[in-house]
Amino acid sequence: MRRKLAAGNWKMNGTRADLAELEALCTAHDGADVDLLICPPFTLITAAAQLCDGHDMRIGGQDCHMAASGAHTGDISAEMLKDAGASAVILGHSERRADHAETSDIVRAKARAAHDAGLLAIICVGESLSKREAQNTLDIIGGQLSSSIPDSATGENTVVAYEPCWAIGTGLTPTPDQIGDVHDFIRTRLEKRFGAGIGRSVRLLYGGSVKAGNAAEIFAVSNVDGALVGGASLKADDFSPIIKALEAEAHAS
Ligand SMILES: O=C(CO)COP(=O)(O)O
Repeated sequence: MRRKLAAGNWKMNGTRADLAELEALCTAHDGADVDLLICPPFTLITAAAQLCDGHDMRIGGQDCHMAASGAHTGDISAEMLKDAGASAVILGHSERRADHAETSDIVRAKARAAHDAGLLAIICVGESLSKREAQNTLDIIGGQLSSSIPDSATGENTVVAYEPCWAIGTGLTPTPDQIGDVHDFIRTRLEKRFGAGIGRSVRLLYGGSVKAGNAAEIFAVSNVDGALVGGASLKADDFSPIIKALEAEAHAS
């Protein structure tokens, strides 16, 4: 049975004052029924990890370098994330693929570095609107899965997040059937490549305009093991109902 995961991606948002939101989440949720993760910007990781000490709330980064150390100005390694108190890292987010020209090969190398450092790698895949309209969604996702996930993946060290680019921050979401089709496809691909044991144990998150109003419907879809939430993870009052919807789904299933 895969444990469900509610993950928040704060993106380039948040200063120390916003840690009050994290504190409120820690108070409201004990993590008994679902895993909880917030990925704040690098600058807040140490303080966030200290704040969450003693709570079932994990802290993650939003990117890491593929090398353990070296002359890479402005970059952060997986080891550094771990040292700062992170236990997970988001990799290959479509904003990084677009803004920093990250290819799936680069994402795979970063995921390997994350595994080597003992971090949970949350590997993102997703199609653009034009690819969906051209009915190329599964081709795109299939290619991204093969190239972005390293051979070192297991259910313990890897999560795959399906985030259609056109649903991110737009208020648009795929239908439950569309989400189910992609999640079932990802599950099948993972089982083929890694075998049933690992293939069935990797958790699959949906991401893209998840909010309180649509969370329950999305969480009921087959092979959706939780969500990677952007905008609605910034405020405890917005994220808490999403976590509650996931807790309810965990009880029901
Ligand atoms: O990109 C996302 C999470 O990584 C989704 O962002 P939104 O929830 O703001 O659409």
